[in-house]
Amino acid sequence: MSAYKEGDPTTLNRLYGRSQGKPLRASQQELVERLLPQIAVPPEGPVTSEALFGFDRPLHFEIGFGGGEHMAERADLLPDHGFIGAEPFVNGVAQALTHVRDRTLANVRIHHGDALEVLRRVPDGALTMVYLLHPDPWPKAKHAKRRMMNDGPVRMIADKLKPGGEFRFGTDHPVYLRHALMVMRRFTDEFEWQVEGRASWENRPSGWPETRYEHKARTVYGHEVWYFRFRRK
Ligand SMILES: C[S@@+](CC[C@H](N)C(=O)[O-])C[C@H]1O[C@@H](n2cnc3c(N)ncnc32)[C@H](O)[C@@H]1O
Repeated sequence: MSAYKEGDPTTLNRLYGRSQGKPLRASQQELVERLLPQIAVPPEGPVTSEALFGFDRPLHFEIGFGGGEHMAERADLLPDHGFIGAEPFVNGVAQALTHVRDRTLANVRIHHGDALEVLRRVPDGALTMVYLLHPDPWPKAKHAKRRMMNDGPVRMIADKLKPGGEFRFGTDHPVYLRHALMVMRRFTDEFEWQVEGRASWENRPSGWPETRYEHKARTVYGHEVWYFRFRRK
């Protein structure tokens, strides 16, 4: 199903945010020109494990991987699983490519662009895990519809996850936190929050590598970070 519904303010229908920062260094530019085409998600067709990796394996999808350190760490931990990451910010893509090269990861595919473009091409029930870590907060109420955590994208995530699959969400932003929990309360038929008291959202679960954004939130800004795991029913 499509994440976007005409006239529905709770869905995303275009990409927001920046796609380029500082000019890439020559070595990064080379990775974007040479390595990215080799591991890019094909521009068309169903996004399946067979199409991407040649055989059936559990599929993970990271929305907005930033510098790609979480995706790379997870892919390294689970070499028999396939990882798809989407990120429109080319500097982040270049950093992720550096991790893929340095760790010789054969199980990562990258989409340089909007995650929802690729997610909608994944067959329903095909994903084992979806990660949404520190999405852009868009804290002003008038920008709430730009948040990734909204009914349209969450509906799509629910459709793409297999029963027993997991949706991981992390944020350090109190406005986004409240908004996200409100959205997730509309999806109690689809998701079961994996929670056993405060420790569940206050402590980073094992197997959840720290992202660069998260590290900065804690160490530079002194923010609390909240972690959520939702199991697909
Ligand atoms: C605050 S950063 C967090 C990055 C990373 N997840 C981390 O925790 O370090 C949010 C990221 O989401 C990306 N983003 C925004 N809209 C997106 C979209 N539609 N699809 C994929 N990524 C998106 C941004 O480019 C940015 O890199």
